[in-house]
Amino acid sequence: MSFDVDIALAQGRFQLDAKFSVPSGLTVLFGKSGSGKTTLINAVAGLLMPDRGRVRVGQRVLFDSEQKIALPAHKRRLGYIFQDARLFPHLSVQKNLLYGQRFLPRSLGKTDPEQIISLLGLEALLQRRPEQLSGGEKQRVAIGRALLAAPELLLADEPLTALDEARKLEILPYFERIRDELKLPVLYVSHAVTEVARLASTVVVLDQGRVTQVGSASEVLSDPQIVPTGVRNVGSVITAQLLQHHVDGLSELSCKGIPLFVPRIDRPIGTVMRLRVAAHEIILSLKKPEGLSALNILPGTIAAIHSGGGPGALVTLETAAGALLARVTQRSVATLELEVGKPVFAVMKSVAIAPQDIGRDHA
Ligand SMILES: Nc1ncnc2c1ncn2[C@@H]1O[C@H](COP(=O)(O)OP(=O)(O)OP(=O)(O)O)[C@@H](O)[C@H]1O
Repeated sequence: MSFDVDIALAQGRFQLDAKFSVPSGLTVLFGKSGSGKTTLINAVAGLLMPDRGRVRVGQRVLFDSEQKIALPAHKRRLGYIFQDARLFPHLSVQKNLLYGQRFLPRSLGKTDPEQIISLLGLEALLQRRPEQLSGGEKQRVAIGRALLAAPELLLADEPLTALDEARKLEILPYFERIRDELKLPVLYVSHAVTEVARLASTVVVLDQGRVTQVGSASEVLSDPQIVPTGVRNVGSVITAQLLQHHVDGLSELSCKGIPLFVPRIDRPIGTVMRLRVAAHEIILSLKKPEGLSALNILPGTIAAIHSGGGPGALVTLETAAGALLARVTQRSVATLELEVGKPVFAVMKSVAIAPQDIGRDHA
């Protein structure tokens, strides 16, 4: 089910003029603060009226200024997850979950509560009140409530922002499950590279109210011109299959035949994982290093070198595992005589990939 947006909307001095068309899956709206992400998602939700344009989910037109169609928010069949869970404090988890189903017309098929409760691991929480839940648990209930309203599109506006790092890590796998197990398009607002790397089927980059790029997580996160949070967050996104768990606490992955060792990943053997490798975590070597503590050494060929205004350079390597990015100094580029076509080895410590940057790839 494709999702098409083409809207213009003025808000004070801010002008949103955004157009994109994305396939089904989880689309991350990515951009820095003030780029217009919330304005756009609110226009899709029907909370703000665009000056002109069109919003379509599959064959359903939610808004079309020419045809004079503007469905009210409650008729758009959307689930909305906010930064804060916004649960009803006087209702149990179970009643909060079932709240949205009350308003569904009989003609619409209802989502099975058991399926959503199991998907989000809420079984043990059903009789509790919101005040008896952690922040992460509250947000899981909010996600469940949105899903149980039988939406045709799920909207999530920075749903992890209010949580600490540990709670974010707890919620991310549930969004992976929604992406992979429910055939439901999701529009997810974020300015965090980890969420883009872990979750995005497609990334739509917004800058000053305009769409500047539509692409995969790996395309967007590897381009320093695009990553809104700056060069420190530039990296590559690679996929690899879980091959083995070792007794010393490491998990072994295979990147198209190349072994990669990372701290233990609690997922079954055979799972296809996505990993974000930050460019500044990669060291380049002209010879295959020996006597080094780093466990991951990948041979590759230099495909591009980009130098910015500062002392750094970004080197793109073609490896059997896919494109890898290394951030080195221009001094190293000169000393090692790095140039396009030159074979090199990329060196990476096992612990260089943060646990939050390792997730399941599309099932
Ligand atoms: N009601 C309003 N009236 C005038 N200007 C507004 C209004 N609401 C938002 N804006 C402006 O519109 C621009 C986009 O805001 P928006 O909240 O959509 O950005 P955002 O990308 O979601 O940012 P953040 O990540 O900080 O939430 C900002 O410059 C903001 O100041």
